Parts: sequence; C-alpha cells; structure tokens
Amino acid sequence: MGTFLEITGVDMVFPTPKGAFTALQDVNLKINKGEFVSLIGHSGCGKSTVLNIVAGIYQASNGGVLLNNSEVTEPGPERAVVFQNHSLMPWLSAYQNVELAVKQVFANKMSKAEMHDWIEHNLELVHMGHAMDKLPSEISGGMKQRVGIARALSMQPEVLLMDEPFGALDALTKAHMQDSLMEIQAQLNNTVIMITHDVDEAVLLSDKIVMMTNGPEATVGEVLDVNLPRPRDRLALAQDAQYNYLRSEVLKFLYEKQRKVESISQPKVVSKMPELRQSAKYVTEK
Ligand SMILES: Nc1ncnc2c1ncn2[C@@H]1O[C@H](COP(=O)(O)OP(=O)(O)OP(=O)(O)O)[C@@H](O)[C@H]1O
Repeated sequence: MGTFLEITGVDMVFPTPKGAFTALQDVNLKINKGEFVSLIGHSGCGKSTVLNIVAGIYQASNGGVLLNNSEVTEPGPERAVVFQNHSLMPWLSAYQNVELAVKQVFANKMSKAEMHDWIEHNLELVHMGHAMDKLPSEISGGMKQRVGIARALSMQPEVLLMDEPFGALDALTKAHMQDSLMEIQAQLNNTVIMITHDVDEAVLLSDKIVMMTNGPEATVGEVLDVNLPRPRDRLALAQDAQYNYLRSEVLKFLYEKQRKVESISQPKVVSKMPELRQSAKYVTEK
C-alpha cells in the first residue's frame, strides 16, 4: 500500500518583529490510510503548525504535503479540522451547525431528505440525537465538542485533523469521548491526526505516536508504533505490560530526552542544578 499522506521536508519560518523565527525544520512523516496518529510534544514545539500545514491553512516555507499524491495548497473538505474550543456557530442549533457543513459538501450530490438523514445519522453517531435542536449555549462543553466532531465527520473527510479535541473536558467526559472516537474510527476507518498533551490518550487511541522535539527548529524526534490489539479497553490496558512500556517510552521522551526547563518561574531550584544553568530556555539531550 502506498503512503496516503506524506509530509516531506517541511520547514516553517514565521516573520516576527525580531526577525525570522524557524518553528519547524525538516519535518518528515508518512501516514497510511486509516491510521490514527497522535502528535505529542511540549507546549510551543510546533504541533499546531504541523496540523495547520496539513489542513492547508498555513503554507510551508519549504517542503510540502501530499495527500493521495496531490499537493495540499489550501483548506478542503476532505481534511476536516476539530479544534479544542469547539467552534460552533452560536446562533445555530446542533442540527443546523452540522447542516452547514453537509450543505457545503453535498448540496449537489444529495436530496434534501438524504441530507436530513445524513445530518441525523452523524449526530446520532456521537450520541447527540436527543439534543439536535439545542443551541450551543444550551449544551455542555463535552456535548459541543461532540457536535464539532459530528460536523467534521459529516463531511466524510479523508483526514480528520484534531487539535487537542478533548483537552478542555473533565476526565469522565474525556474518557467517554475517547471511547466514542475509537468506535467511530473502527466503523469508518478514517485517517486521523490528533494533537494531544495526554500520554495515556496518545497510547490508548493511536497506531503511531509522533513525538516532536522542542522548538525552535522543531522536528519529528521519534515515532512509536502502537501495536496493541483493538478494540482497546482502558481498564484492561492499565494492567497490560506492553501498554505500560509504550507509556513509559513517551514519558521518557518528553521528560528525559526533551526535558523543558521552566527556569523563569523557579529560579532557586534552577540555580542548584548545574545542568540547568544554561541560558537557553530548553535543554535537549540528543
Ligand atoms: N503566526 C505565527 N507567527 C509567529 N510565530 C508563530 C506563529 N504561529 C506559531 N508561532 C510560533 O511557532 C512555535 C510553534 O507554535 P505551535 O502553536 O505550532 O506550537 P504547539 O506545539 O501547537 O503549542 P501548544 O502545545 O502550546 O498548543 C511557537 O514558538 C509559536 O510561538
């Protein structure tokens, strides 16, 4: 099987008042169809920048992205994005928010009745069938996030791009959403790229965990294959040796190999530790 999504030699240089800032340097990644890939790395390393380049929102300074052998140059409905702060239209109901996306993609391909069924189907997929007519202000954060996911799925995207989709949710809602996402992905076989800060979430959901080095000039540090059988059960996995090994590999990468030094807020602690006295904000042991 050929590579479905290929990020090749991507650099991202932002102009800033202090001069050019190289956020990403030579990012390379190959993703197969139906794969669930997590991007993990310390805050500010460049995860959202990678996602925005794949979404076509940012244009890479060098290199580029191929999807099905076509170059990504602009946003498109085949690459739907789910943001952390559910970006629903506040004056539209859950149903109408999904309808907006469905009309954008299927207005010329589906009848009105087909569109109606499709909108309901997608809301039911995320267990929001009972609250379709509610406004965003009348539903919880987790429910809004589910509508955001239904809206993205309703476009039948080839790639689902998720920027910390569950970051703002309480632990129970988050667990429920993760389980729903695994079920949906098993049904639809979407290709997913998800940014997360949550190591357990990354191991539970992913086929591949892409660990990024600290910026500036961030790049892919290591890629961890997660070959745990599916369906995955969080309680059973908590006791699973392979799960715990993978989890510790990610933790090792983040907290040993790519340790980020919070020197500004803790000057006393830093001054006691010789290896942290460097003027650089980040310490990279590579
Ligand atoms: N439009 C921009 N102009 C200038 N610098 C930018 C711009 N967008 C991002 N950056 C910088 O690029 C780097 C990477 O940012 P990015 O948002 O991709 O990181 P991230 O890993 O997603 O962070 P977080 O985990 O905190 O969301 C940061 O140093 C950020 O300040």
